[in-house]
Amino acid sequence: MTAPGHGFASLERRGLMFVLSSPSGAGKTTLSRLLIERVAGLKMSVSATTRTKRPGEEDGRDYYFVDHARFQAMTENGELLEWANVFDNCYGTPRAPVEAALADGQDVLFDIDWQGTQQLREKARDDVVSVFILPPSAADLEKRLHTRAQDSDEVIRGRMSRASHEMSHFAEYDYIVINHDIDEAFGEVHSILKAERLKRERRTGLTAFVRDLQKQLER
Ligand SMILES: Nc1nc2c(ncn2[C@@H]2O[C@H](COP(=O)(O)OP(=O)(O)O)[C@@H](O)[C@H]2O)c(=O)[nH]1
Ligand SMILES: Nc1ncnc2c1ncn2[C@@H]1O[C@H](COP(=O)(O)OP(=O)(O)O)[C@@H](O)[C@H]1O
Repeated sequence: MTAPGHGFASLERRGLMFVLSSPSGAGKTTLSRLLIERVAGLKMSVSATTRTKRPGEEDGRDYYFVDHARFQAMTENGELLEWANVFDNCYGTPRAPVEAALADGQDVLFDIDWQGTQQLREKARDDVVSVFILPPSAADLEKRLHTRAQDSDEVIRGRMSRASHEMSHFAEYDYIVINHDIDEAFGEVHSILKAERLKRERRTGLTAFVRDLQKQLER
């Protein structure tokens, strides 16, 4: 596979699965959007979910909104790479688009929870790079959930009480980013991606490239 748009143009590289997780409201959707807008060679994995659509969300862009029967059929037919129950709803990653993107030399970005991250890691440890996003404070987290203004007070209370449990999984992640200032947090997440893309083990074209350099030098 060749991942275009970064590193040395002709060098083959294995695509990676870049995972962002966080307690609800810490900023992973915002960071994911910025990454997709600004970084070449990165494709968003759009999840399927049984939760109801929020104002402003679009089917096929933010999620595939499906009913429970369709979701169950997807799990039974092996259509999902991983799936989990979060806030009493089902969420899962459709397998085919991820496999197609990786085969096409793209990296894939996932906004999934710790349960999904564990499942991806079990399937493809070497190809998963995981980042956990933390809010700067509990007060900021609550403020962000309210300013997003897309959930009822009751749902927000539920998300806050889940946040502590979600955060207990931070140590299972490769990197931790604290989202205080969004530009700074974006810079950090982007740096992680850039460095991971340069990892020797992923750059499958290196042996041939170095051999060619050596040949030129020995001439
Ligand atoms: N395991 C898994 N988790 C997902 C998937 N899609 C979304 N999630 C997680 O489900 C949780 C709830 O997502 P959502 O209802 O959009 O609320 P958000 O936390 O405000 O983004 C978040 O932690 C997401 O990362 C998926 O395909 N698989
Ligand atoms: N660094 C930040 N400073 C202030 N507000 C932020 C920051 N990052 C995200 N937000 C806002 O917080 C709310 C929740 O962010 P979002 O990306 O939807 O979180 P998540 O996907 O983790 O639930 C949104 O209204 C977003 O605009």
